[in-house]
Amino acid sequence: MVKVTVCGAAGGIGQPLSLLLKLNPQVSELALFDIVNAKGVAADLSHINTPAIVTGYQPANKEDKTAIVESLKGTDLVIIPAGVPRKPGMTRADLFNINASIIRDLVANIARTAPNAAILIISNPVNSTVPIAAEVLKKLGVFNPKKLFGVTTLDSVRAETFLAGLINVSPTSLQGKISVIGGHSGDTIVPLINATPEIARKVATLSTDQYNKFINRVQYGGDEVVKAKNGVGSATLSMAYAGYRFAENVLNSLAGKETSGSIPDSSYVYLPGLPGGKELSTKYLNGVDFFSVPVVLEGGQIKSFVNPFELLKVTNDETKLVKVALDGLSKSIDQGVAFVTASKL
Ligand SMILES: NC(=O)c1ccc[n+]([C@@H]2O[C@H](COP(=O)([O-])OP(=O)(O)OC[C@H]3O[C@@H](n4cnc5c(N)ncnc54)[C@H](O)[C@@H]3O)[C@@H](O)[C@H]2O)c1
Ligand SMILES: O=C(O)C[C@H](O)C(=O)O
Repeated sequence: MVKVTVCGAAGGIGQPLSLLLKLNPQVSELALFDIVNAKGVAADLSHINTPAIVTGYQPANKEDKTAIVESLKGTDLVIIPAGVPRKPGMTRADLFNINASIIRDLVANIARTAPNAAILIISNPVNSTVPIAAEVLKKLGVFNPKKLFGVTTLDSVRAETFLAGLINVSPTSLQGKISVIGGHSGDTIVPLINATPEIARKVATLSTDQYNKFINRVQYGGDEVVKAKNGVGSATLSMAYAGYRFAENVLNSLAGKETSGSIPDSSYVYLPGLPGGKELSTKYLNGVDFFSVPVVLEGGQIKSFVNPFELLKVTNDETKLVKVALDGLSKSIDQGVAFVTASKL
């Protein structure tokens, strides 16, 4: 019996993500929360002949807290794609002003109603929204770093797809063989593609120009979609797939299945709260505390992480990318933390 709550369920990501969750036989209850149209999406999905009971919750007005509380009661997993997406010309950081308070308030409700739930944050800027969530949970005394996940899976999905085209392998075959670490925005995104000898051999045949273009395309893949959608939004379908892929990892771990793949999917997490995480941050990351690393899950939470610098054969080029990423990350993390420090919960 697993209850999953999606906050922002009626949005561009929320709807297809909820559809994928409805198809998962492990989900017994799917609660859809949004400030608009949650009941409509729930009614629609509820006709699908899979076991999950789908319910929709939307507030009657701005003061109404019943809907969010009811959607969260007894939930095991909360996935948050609530908030505004980018338009052409914007960076993810430009979304901070609106999305920071949405995440703060949703996470405060989770802390009060479902403090033991695993939380997956999709809303941008992920580099700041996850620190915001962590600070809210800390302030309310229920922070479990093993259960707070920034969803960066779309970066891995893109890296697998784009690299496959260059080295002529099936994109699916690259899952678990390459990795993406760092953050989720431009040059904070760091693809690692030399961990397995078989792929490293093929990567060695790429020219410097091909390698640089590949890195740039993974780092700025989001912009490609924002530009193509031309004002209508950002990645929704590929994100729903990616978000589901990570949610499925959590659901599988809740069902007692071991994390699969030689390199597990990464997530943007609070390292000092994980065994060995403070050492990773101090030794390799200049003290940056939030970073996306491959995570091994057990029972719906992080059991351990893969230390990229000791286990994934990080090259000199990749080390340079990490250095650049740390700069951007520390600013975004500080901004998120300061926002919650100044907030009344
Ligand atoms: N992590 C990633 O890789 C990734 C990828 C793509 C998009 N995103 C981000 O995900 C977010 C959502 O994108 P989208 O395309 O689905 O946007 P969207 O506008 O289509 O949907 C957002 C939904 O959130 C709802 N919402 C707004 N405020 C809310 C609140 N307080 N509580 C509950 N619901 C609320 C809206 O009503 C809407 O239905 C954006 O911030 C976007 O930048 C992240
Ligand atoms: O680019 C965006 O704003 C959305 C998302 O973060 C993405 O990577 O596609």
